[in-house]
Amino acid sequence: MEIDKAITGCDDQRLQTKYNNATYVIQRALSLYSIEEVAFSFNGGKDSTVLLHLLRAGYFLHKRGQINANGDLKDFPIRTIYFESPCTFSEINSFTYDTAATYDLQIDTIRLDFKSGLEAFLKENPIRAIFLGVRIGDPTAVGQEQFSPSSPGWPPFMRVNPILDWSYRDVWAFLLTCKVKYCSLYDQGYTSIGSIYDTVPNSLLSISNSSNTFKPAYLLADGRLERAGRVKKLSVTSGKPHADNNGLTSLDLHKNSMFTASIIAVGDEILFGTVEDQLGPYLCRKLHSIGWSVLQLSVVHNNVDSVAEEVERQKSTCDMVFIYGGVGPLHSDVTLAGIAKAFGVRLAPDEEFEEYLRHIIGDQCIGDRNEMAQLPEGITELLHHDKLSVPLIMCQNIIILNATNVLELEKQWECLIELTKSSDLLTLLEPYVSKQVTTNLSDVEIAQPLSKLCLEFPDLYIGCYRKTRYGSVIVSFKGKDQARVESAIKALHQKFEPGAFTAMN
Ligand SMILES: Cc1cc2nc3c(=O)[nH]c(=O)nc-3n(C[C@H](O)[C@H](O)[C@H](O)COP(=O)(O)O)c2cc1C
Ligand SMILES: Nc1ncnc2c1ncn2[C@@H]1O[C@H](COP(=O)(O)OP(=O)(O)OP(=O)(O)O)[C@@H](O)[C@H]1O
Ligand SMILES: [Mg+2]
Repeated sequence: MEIDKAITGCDDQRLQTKYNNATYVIQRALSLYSIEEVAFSFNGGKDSTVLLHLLRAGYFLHKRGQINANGDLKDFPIRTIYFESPCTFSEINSFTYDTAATYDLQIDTIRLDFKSGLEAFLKENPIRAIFLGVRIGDPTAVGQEQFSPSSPGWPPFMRVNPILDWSYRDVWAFLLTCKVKYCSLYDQGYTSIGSIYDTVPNSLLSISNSSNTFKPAYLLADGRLERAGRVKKLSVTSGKPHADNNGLTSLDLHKNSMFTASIIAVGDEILFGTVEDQLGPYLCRKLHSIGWSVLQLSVVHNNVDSVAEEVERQKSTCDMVFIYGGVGPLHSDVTLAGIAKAFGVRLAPDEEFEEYLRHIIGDQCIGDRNEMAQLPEGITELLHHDKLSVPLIMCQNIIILNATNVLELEKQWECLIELTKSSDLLTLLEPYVSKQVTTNLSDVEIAQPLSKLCLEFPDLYIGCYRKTRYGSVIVSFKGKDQARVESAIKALHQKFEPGAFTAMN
């Protein structure tokens, strides 16, 4: 069988391991379900093309011994379903049908949406499991395993994902090693293909001196950017609005916007009082300096559930959550596990991160797997910066900082800000204007006029604090508009005898 020969004969050990695992999953599925009970969801995309050939190989291995002497597998008895839509690229459509003809696929074309189409198809056919070319990193892969029952509300069947753990690089290594045909759009710079309305060639592959010539998809160096050719829907859900086409910068667009962050420190020692948290206050100052509001700074125990509960609460109320402490290989380093739990995903080895760690810790890790390289699956992005020996980890809107002191944090913060300039990671807002005045009047004397002042200036933050119980009171004013801050201070002066308040800064 040519696929099996190509892979077993190549010298790419990683690809061989991926191939062995995927064909193993396929063979297990073929042992669990009869051939009439399985279907292959094929759409002519690169991932489903990989899966087609893996299914051919897996079926061959499953049936080995019963095959004719030369080992050629003419038959591909797995029922194939294709959801055809008027929004499909014509190249994808013709590749799908040409491939079906080449490999004798029994193809059923469904012209309904996925859910209704599957409901109708499963009524007519005794299907119990469907093979899909879903990979970790696909938006729909979150929470899925190699065998995942269909979701509630969907007809019941098992989703079988043999290439769930394959990277972009693995997909291309397989297609090129096996020398199989793939859709021509991938040679024109398309790296992931959706509908004609939401897919363009990946600009990272554009050839610099030509506006519409692109390099082939297999040359994309960073597979995490394979969906960069998908047209983005404007959304601000993760605190990352996109710059618009008129060249407006984030700052122009978000001068008056409000972005909120929360900070979570993970550390039993802080809660025991053994160490004092200095990173939280530092982050508050830094976030404030870029015009963000910090809604909460909390400290939790080094315990998976404590981290998970806090992350779950904060991730939906804030634009960005910063978390530090509990990152590393020790028993108490549970931050990543807590984040994974909050998102309902598992921790899985991340090869790219492992490579960075290997540079730093060399072969010191015990066993064949570096536990520190296990990251929340499907939701993780690595934030690279030349000045950082290990990239920062971002899981959706959670940024994990591994700094252990203010100096290290300072460096990581600077890198985040530099990254922001090229990628809209954190939106830089108009900074806050802050003024403080002090008085020797008593709390009782100033309480009522100050309450009134707050009502008159609802757009400002007006707060009071004192450094000693009986000394002077400090009143602080914060806002984004200098003139408003000045007016509020003037209004305060007018409510009291001249000289009752003195400016501090
Ligand atoms: C065979 C098949 C089975 C699917 N099963 C599920 C499912 O169980 N749960 C679910 O939420 N989506 C399911 N989907 C839908 C996909 O997860 C996802 O919504 C779809 O691929 C996204 O396509 P879009 O980007 O064109 O919207 C299924 C899709 C196919 C083709
Ligand atoms: N229209 C469709 N018909 C049948 N199966 C589909 C369809 N769309 C998606 N699928 C299934 O979902 C899987 C994941 O789709 P996805 O678009 O991520 O991958 P792909 O199309 O194979 O490759 P690419 O990422 O390059 O578009 C496919 O491999 C296929 O199994
Ligand atoms: Mg696709």
